[in-house]
Parts: sequence; structure tokens; C-alpha cells
Amino acid sequence: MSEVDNLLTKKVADRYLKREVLGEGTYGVVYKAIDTKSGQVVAIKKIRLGKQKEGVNFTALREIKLLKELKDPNIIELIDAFPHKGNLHLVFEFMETDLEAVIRDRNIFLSPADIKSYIQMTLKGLAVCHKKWVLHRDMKPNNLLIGAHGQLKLADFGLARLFGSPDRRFTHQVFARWYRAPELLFGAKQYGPGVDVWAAACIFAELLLRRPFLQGNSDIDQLGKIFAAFGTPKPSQWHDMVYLPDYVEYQYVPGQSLKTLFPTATEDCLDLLSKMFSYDPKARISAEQALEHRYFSSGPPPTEPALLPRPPPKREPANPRVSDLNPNDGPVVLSPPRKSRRVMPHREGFEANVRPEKMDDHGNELRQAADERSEQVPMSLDFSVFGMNPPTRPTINSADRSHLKRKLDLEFQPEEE
Ligand SMILES: Nc1ncnc2c1ncn2[C@@H]1O[C@H](COP(=O)(O)OP(=O)(O)OP(=O)(O)O)[C@@H](O)[C@H]1O
Repeated sequence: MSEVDNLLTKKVADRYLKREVLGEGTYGVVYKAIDTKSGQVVAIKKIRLGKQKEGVNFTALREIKLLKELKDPNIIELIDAFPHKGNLHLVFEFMETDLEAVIRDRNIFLSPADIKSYIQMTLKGLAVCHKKWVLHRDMKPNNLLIGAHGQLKLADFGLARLFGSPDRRFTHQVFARWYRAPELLFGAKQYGPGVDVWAAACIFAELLLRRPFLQGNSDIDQLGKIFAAFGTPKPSQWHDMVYLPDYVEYQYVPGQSLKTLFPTATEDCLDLLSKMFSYDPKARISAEQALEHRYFSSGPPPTEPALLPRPPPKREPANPRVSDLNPNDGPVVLSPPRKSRRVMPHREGFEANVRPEKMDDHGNELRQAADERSEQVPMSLDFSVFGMNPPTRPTINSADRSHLKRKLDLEFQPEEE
């Protein structure tokens, strides 16, 4: 990189060349950047530490270290983490699009093999994290990012717990309700990996239906929608339900058959779905067990990631190199991605299909309406489910940093203006 580049382009933490803003989510702004160390395009998530004036929370850093170690083809890589100007910056590999864009793109036809592939990659990522006792807690299609070669990767792992209840005024967080397990809706304080499996089941259902499956507009309504689909749970089905803090008795309604709800799904598919949607979290299938289900071994085999249909990259150019960027441009704010054209990989004997019927076009309006109804969600995790003590939350000061840098392998940089 030339000296002129150095002078004209904003460098963060002496390493990242900041580019355009990609969007704003639950925890703050995300922007694109170039890692001058590797030449790689990255996405930097700037996390507002808000009222935590004391500095970066020690426990958060320890847990970030854990996230950095979660390396798997189906989990987004956390490349680096550093505090800068009072915010915590998390550096991730850059991804082209996400599963929400795939599901919403009316030009994309998803074959049973494509759906199998997407859900298999989701479960693989989950299984790895659950094995290390890390819960995602915020599984939804826009947190399942898709790379240039079609690989699906879980993003935002553990952030919900690390950074607490998101501020819903700034986010789409309210949509997470649609993916929330019944034990959370009944106020469970102790919960486990089953919450992610329930959410994965909702995403599975959404891939089949091409619209969110259970769209509640309040927690009570969400439970109502769940019960209307699967029937009000009987205590014999879910013994511990009545002891949950927010348990209220719902009028009994019978469920519908899964075949009625998902007419296009095969028997194997419905069997797996029913096990992922088990009311009792203790009886719910785990991600690891789900991957062993015959749905994945019976035909058709899951589509190779590179052959999966996907929307055009959210931002162009997808993979600019440092040399392609004009340092005079400075950071540019881009509006949210729009679907202008589609990428449909050629598949032998498989014609690219245009979806015949109209999909839910009102996503944005729904989103806004639901945002207005936003409310708090239970976000705390009881560590006793893992036999651990809840972490205490001492904070660090600058004197601790060099020690932490060595201990945690985090690259702390001086917080210059
Ligand atoms: N690794 C990444 N690569 C490319 N774009 C990303 C990456 N991570 C996030 N983004 C984009 O940045 C924007 C904000 O992302 P973020 O994850 O903070 O929030 P969100 O997914 O939009 O909503 P929520 O916070 O409710 O999950 C989104 O447009 C998202 O697609």
C-alpha cells in the first residue's frame, strides 16, 4: 500500500482500511474493511459498549477468546477483536449474502435437495458450538450468512449472551420472537441448546414455506400460534411446563398434521421436523442427533454448496482488492442491499425455476409494524444448565491490557482519535 493510501484512507487500529457501512444491527454499525495484514476483505462489527463506561468487560473478552476458537466451515470466523474509541470492534470474514435474502428472493426456486443442504449446514454449525457449550440464542435467517462459494455460516454466535438484551429500538430483534422456543416464551431461566434447535426448526419450516412459519406479534400470540399449529401441549407431553415462571394455561386446541402444514415435505423431512419441534426441551432432538437422522441419508442428497441458488452478492464488488479501492472515496454509506438480479448456478438436468406464486412481499411493512410493538425478551442464560457458576463481571483497565493481550491473544491497540 502506498503512503498516499495511508494518508487518505482511514485506518482503524493501524491495520484495517475502513470502507462503506454495510448496515446497522442489534449491537451497532457494521462496516466493510480491508485487512492490510492479509489483504482480506472483512466485516467489522462495532459494538456500542453503552453504559459500560468502566471499559471492556473482562468476561466479555474471555468469552470472545472462546468465540475466536470456534473455527468451523459453518461458523463465521472471528478474525480479531479490539477496543477502539470506547467501542469494541469484532472483525469477521466478509460474507456476500444471507439466508433471509435467499428465502425472500422470488426468483429463486429451492429444490428439496437445496433445502436439505441449507439446513444441514445450519445444523453442522450448531452441533459444533453446542459441543463446546456455546449457545447461539439468536438464530434467524439473517444471522445465517452465505459466502462466495455458497457455504452457509452461523453469525453472531454467543453475542446475545455476551452483550445482553439488545436495544430493540435500533434493531429488527423483534423478529427473533418468531424463532423463540416455547420454554423461553414461558419465561424459562434455565435453558439449553434446545432453544437453538427450535429456532433451526423454524428456519427449516421457513425454507419449506418460503415465509416465516409462526409470526406472533407478542409473546402470548407467539405461543398461541405455536399451539394452533402443533396443539396445546399436555402435561404428559411436557411435564416441566407448568413450573415455568410465566406459565399460563391455554385453552386446549388440537394440532394440525404436519403433512397439512407442509404439504410438499417428505415423510423423512416431517419426522425430523417433528423431533426438532418437540415441546419438551429434554425430549427435543439435538443438532448432532438431527444430523444422523435418515432425512440426511435418504435421497435426494444435499446440493453441493457451490451449486446452491442464491441471490446476487449484497454489495458490489464482492471481493475488491486493496488496489481496486480509491482512497479518495472515503467511507460511503450504502442503503440496504437490493435484489437487482439473480445468480443461478447451472445444474445438470435441473432447470432454473422462477417461483410461480407470489411470496410475502410485505416483509418490510411487517417489520416496521412489529418494531412498533417491540418489547423485552428474556435473554439471560442460567449457567447451572452447564454445571457452571454465573460469571462475575469485573472490568479491565489499561494496566491490564498488555497482560490480557498475552493471555487472550487479542490485539489491543492504543485508542487514538
Ligand atoms: N460478516 C459479514 N459480512 C458481510 N456483511 C455482514 C457481515 N456481518 C453483518 N453484515 C451485514 O451488516 C448489516 C448489519 O448486520 P448485523 O448482524 O449487525 O445486524 P442484522 O443481521 O441486520 O440484524 P440483527 O442485529 O437483528 O441480527 C447487515 O446488512 C448484515 O448483512
